Amino acid sequence: MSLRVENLSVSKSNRPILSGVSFSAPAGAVTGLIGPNGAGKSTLLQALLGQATATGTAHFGEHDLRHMHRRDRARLVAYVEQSASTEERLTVRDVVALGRIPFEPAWQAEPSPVDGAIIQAALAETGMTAFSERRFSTLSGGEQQRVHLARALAQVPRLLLLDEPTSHLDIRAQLQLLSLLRRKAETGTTIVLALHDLNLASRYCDHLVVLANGRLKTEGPPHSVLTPALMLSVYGVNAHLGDSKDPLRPLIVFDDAAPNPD
Ligand SMILES: Nc1ncnc2c1ncn2[C@@H]1O[C@H](COP(=O)(O)OP(=O)(O)OP(=O)(O)O)[C@@H](O)[C@H]1O
Repeated sequence: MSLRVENLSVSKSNRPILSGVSFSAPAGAVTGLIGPNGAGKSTLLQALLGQATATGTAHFGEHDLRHMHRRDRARLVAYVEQSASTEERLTVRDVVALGRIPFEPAWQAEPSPVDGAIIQAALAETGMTAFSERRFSTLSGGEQQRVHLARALAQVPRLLLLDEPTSHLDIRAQLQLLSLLRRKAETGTTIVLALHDLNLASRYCDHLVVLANGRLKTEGPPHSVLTPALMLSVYGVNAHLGDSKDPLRPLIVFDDAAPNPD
């Protein structure tokens, strides 16, 4: 199923943060949400889940995401926050098991064998099996980020939203995570992630949505979006295209920051 956002606006503290944002995220594809700090990427992801006071619509297939019952939405959509807090004493396996709660009957104390297998698979896919019995609070930032992804995968979502999921990861872990997301998309999961690294966005995303100052600047495939002109107008950076093996996935070479306008 595809995600269709129409005319989404959010204000916080009487200040417009998002203004009339409309875009689509194609089904079974990886959509990258890019834009400078403060552009509104996190706010947009939160608004899709009804967490911010917003106007406008967000439909995933026929589902009205912003007005669904929480439990129904959690059976369809998983969200990996930028910095999620978790109960200090939980083990890694316990945290991942939280992803199964929307599917459990109220009387179930322990995960069922099916849930157990899903939790095990999510730990394995994120390379966290060896950490299963560790307390979550003793993990490094990058390890914690992988556990949060495992928890989201344990929800077996049709739509997976991630807010800068690679921010604490070393380069190998970043490439592994983005490859994993590509594989998930190929099996039908629709993925939307906020990302700062534009060359990783070029390499791993099928579709890009560019936000600037709370507005949609443009959307489209990497080769039509990631141009030197966009780098200058959105990021204020001079750039040129490097030698990319795939013309549909450009390589951006950054030259320098353009001077601030007076
Ligand atoms: N409660 C609030 N009151 C006023 N402004 C807010 C509030 N919360 C967020 N903002 C502002 O909203 C804007 C968008 O924030 P948001 O976190 O969505 O941006 P972002 O694109 O995710 O940024 P980053 O890349 O730095 O994570 C920022 O300018 C931020 O300062």
